[in-house]
Amino acid sequence: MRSLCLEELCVSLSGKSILKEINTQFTGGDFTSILGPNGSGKTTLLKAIMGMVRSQGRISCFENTTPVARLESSYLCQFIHSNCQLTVIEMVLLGFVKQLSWQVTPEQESQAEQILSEFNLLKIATRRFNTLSGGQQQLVAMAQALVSKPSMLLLDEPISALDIRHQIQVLEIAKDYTKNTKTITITVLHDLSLAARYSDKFVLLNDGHVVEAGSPAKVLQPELLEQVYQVKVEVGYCSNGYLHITPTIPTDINVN
Ligand SMILES: Nc1ncnc2c1ncn2[C@@H]1O[C@H](COP(=O)(O)OP(=O)(O)OP(=O)(O)O)[C@@H](O)[C@H]1O
Repeated sequence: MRSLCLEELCVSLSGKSILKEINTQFTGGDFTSILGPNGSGKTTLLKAIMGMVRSQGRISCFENTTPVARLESSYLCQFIHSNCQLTVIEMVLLGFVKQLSWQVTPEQESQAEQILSEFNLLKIATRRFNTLSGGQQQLVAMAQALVSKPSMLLLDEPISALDIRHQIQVLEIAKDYTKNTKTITITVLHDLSLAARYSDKFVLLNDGHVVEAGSPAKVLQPELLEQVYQVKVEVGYCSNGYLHITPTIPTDINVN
């Protein structure tokens, strides 16, 4: 079993405290969603785990109970729009960047084709990335994140540009991958209902603090959500058993 442990994690940017004493743990095989309002520190948390921003406190990785320097990880950033001239298959091969030498091996090429096929993207494999729609670019970025079979997968709003069918496709693929490979998957999502359907665990942030962590049912309490998001919500179950969260119109939103 692999795990990632954050202890007293703090991040300051431009002299401002952004993450404040985060203590939490992520376990291999669990699909965890980081939730919280805009500006609460979700992206900063993923970047701190990736070592892309300087942090204080402790970030420790374990394989079984043995501490390891780091886990092989993939990071899908929030904004993937790019004017990149590479083709779709070349973009996916970039997911092997840490293992590439002067050439791409037949095995890497075949793995790239396989992941493109899983996302139904083989038919556009030779298209230039900068000619794709926003949603197609997001699917290609997702294929790039998975192609190297990482043991830690960090996804920052991976479905923000996708229609409902593709949202489900991406979350199904990510969840299956997490379960089958015992990967640590940490995803930032704004859609609380979809997050509840796919997540084993939630970490709810507000103003750089963890305000609650645990199962979706534990975190999705109307009073807690109202306190954090400043909007009343109804939490219920659909006829198919999925939790769903419906916000009401806040009285302080002036649409005139
Ligand atoms: N480089 C930076 N310098 C200064 N402040 C920053 C920097 N990057 C982010 N911040 C601030 O840190 C806070 C947290 O930002 P972050 O991007 O982590 O939020 P988020 O929860 O991911 O938000 P969103 O849901 O809007 O994507 C925000 O107030 C943001 O303005």
